[in-house]
Amino acid sequence: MTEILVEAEPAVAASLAGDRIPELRRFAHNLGRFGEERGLIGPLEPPRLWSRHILNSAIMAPLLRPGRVGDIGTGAGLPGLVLAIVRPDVHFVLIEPMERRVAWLEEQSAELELSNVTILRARAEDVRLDDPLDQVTARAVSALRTLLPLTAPLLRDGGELVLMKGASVDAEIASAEKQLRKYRVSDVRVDVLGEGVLDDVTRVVRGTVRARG
Ligand SMILES: C[S@@+](CC[C@H](N)C(=O)[O-])C[C@H]1O[C@@H](n2cnc3c(N)ncnc32)[C@H](O)[C@@H]1O
Repeated sequence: MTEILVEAEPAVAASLAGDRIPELRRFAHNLGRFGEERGLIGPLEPPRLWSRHILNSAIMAPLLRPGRVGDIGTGAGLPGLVLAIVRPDVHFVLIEPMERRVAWLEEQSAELELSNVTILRARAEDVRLDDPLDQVTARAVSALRTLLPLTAPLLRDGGELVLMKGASVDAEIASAEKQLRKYRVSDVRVDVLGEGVLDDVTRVVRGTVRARG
């Protein structure tokens, strides 16, 4: 089995996860050990799981406010389960349609004794919440213009999108102009996190969603 470099970047990990590092390491270990055979991650991922996936997800933690945060298409747990580990003060609703990924998320949240996680097996567009969310995250689910119909309707009036994106984020925002208007997303901006600290920066599109009048 490939070694998982959970000791890499210890100062960064400490600043992001504080006293939750043991739980974060345990999750990284489990994902590295079982992720490939369970079809959760590709064969190249275990050696770079910690620096490229876990810390790149954890770095979003300071953007979250105490309240209810949804993560769409959580898959193996990125970023939703990682954020649930490092932000026990926030309640997370993880929305994922694939049965084996949901089973993994349920097992991991039980093993890590996370009491701040609700897991919904569903496609985001089919979810109807009695209590809308304060913020919604997503990573590697789809381009912004198709991601907006999956995420914005789950937010309360004044709720915030916090969407992880790649280097083509500006082009994605430009081609989502119509959907940004349709879903009344204002104050759209990109935060670049982890510069000079992580191997790869994390780009996050943020925007506030107003209810339709
Ligand atoms: C490429 S994976 C990314 C998983 C994880 N977010 C990550 O960064 O590793 C995309 C995930 O989105 C989920 N997904 C696809 N369409 C979805 C939808 N309509 N609603 C919710 N999740 C969806 C898939 O099942 C899959 O787990």
